[in-house]
Amino acid sequence: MPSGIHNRKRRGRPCHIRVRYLPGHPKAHTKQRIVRAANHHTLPNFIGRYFAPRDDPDEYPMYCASMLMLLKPWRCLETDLKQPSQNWESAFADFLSTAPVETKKILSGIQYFHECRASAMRQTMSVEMVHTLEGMELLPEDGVNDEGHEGERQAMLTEETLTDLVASQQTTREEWHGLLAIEAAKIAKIFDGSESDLWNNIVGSNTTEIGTMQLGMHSVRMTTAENLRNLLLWKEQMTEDVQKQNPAMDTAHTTLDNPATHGDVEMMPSGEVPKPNSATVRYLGDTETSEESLTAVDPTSLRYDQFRAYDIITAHLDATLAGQVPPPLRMLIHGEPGTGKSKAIQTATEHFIHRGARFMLQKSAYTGIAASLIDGKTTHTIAMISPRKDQSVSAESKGKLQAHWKHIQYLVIDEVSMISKSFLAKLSRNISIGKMEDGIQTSRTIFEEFTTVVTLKEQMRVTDPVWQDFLQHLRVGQVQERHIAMLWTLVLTNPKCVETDFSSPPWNNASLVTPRHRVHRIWNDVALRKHGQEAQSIILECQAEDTIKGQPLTLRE
Ligand SMILES: Nc1ncnc2c1ncn2[C@@H]1O[C@H](COP(=O)(O)OP(=O)(O)OP(=O)(O)O)[C@@H](O)[C@H]1O
Repeated sequence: MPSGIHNRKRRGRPCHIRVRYLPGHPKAHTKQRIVRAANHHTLPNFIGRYFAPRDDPDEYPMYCASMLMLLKPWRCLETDLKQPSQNWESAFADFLSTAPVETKKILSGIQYFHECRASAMRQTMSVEMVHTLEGMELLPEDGVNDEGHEGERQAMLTEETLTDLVASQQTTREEWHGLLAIEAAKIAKIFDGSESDLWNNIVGSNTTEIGTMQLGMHSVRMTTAENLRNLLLWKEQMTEDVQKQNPAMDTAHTTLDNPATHGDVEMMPSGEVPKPNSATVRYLGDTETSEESLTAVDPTSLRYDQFRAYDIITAHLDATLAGQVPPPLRMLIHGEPGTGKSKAIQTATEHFIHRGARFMLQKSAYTGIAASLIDGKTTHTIAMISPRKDQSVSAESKGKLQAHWKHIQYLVIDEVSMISKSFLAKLSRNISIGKMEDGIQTSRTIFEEFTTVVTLKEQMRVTDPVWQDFLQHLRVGQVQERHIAMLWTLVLTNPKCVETDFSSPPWNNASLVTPRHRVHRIWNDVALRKHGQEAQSIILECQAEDTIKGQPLTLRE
């Protein structure tokens, strides 16, 4: 309650009302608060991101918590904003039911930003669409001369307009990033510039060349019988691999529950048996790329902390398999890069295999590369999360999720730091649907359940002490000036860059890590030609053909 109001008469503007702090406050005897005059306006300046939108169901709990914190008077964050029994949504609904009009106006003002932004985005998108469509050639329907039929003109989609449309979606800026990366690579002598002429130089050693035709910088030659045979084999193997990768999600291939198929022996039609002397199919991934999965080690070779993590997981599995019902294992394995987290996962997987329980384990990571390192699948695939804004799960997807998750009891997510809180909530929601569990948890609840934490400390990959020092500081957000200076010496375009011979090991096998799709595509293209040049191999380029439910896409799709 206000106290200590000053009523002394003074010249000039009347003094603002002053209020003492409550007794017990550390400043109670030395300071006072000034009550602002009725017409005083304070413009709050919020640091950080703007408030969450109120119409996004995934963000709504965050919106309610933020609005309560902003508008409801509180002294103690933990107790004053909501009752322990309430969630943020119901606490906010209670608050709103008695909130004055002024408060509701503030709430509308905050939401106004999101409405303006959504409207601006809609407008930009439709302007871009109009431009793209305007850029398309207008063709008369059925090729009939359209004189006098202006009203019947319509934009016809052709392969060319589609290619133009795709090209128009590439921003020049992204293209520049890619080209500059190649230029930087040429300065560093990673590429010598001859890669673009590669196809002009190759002379097939074991092919019967029928004809060669120059087309720009690439030479095109007629295919040989062997090329064709290889191509068909690759196609076959890729189809097989795709099916092998996705059997569980494809209910047509899920036979676990069909007793009729148990123990069936299927005879292969003799024509389908691969000929022993046919051309071999070898993926680069077998030996030459970083996407090869990590191998397990003998558990006795695990480092002390790795073994602790391994022991916790395997003991839990053993208890489950013994028919006990141990509490769910919510576990985090922390550790700076290179401390062997993935290796521990792979070694624990071996135990699942050894116990005949591999089908109970799902391994996953946010990106395909990270997932392939542990023989897992992407988090989007295992939870059937599409990039669409519409987050509803169709009945068909529910069925597939339930078929997929039916026997899985353990989920391992590698590189979990890539997963945002909102994505984790979506993951949790869809997996709950798959496991047919009620009560969808929100992100915070999920985080709070992870009470078993093992931190790996021994560095297994990085031996360079300077880099190790940098990684340790980076991980806890304490990068120093000396680290920045060190990083600058690694920038290829910096004249003071430490000279590196990229033509000899280990640097001739170094991978480029880039967050930009365009850089990675252009780089891969040039690197592939360099590889072909060195290996004296022909590069066959096959365009992927997308399908929807097994059917080829129509032009409009
Ligand atoms: N116990 C071990 N014995 C032998 N090699 C190991 C062992 N543990 C890890 N390694 C090796 O150390 C390297 C780093 O291991 P790993 O990829 O598992 O680390 P990580 O902590 O998952 O790294 P990141 O966070 O970058 O993914 C790998 O080459 C792995 O084979």
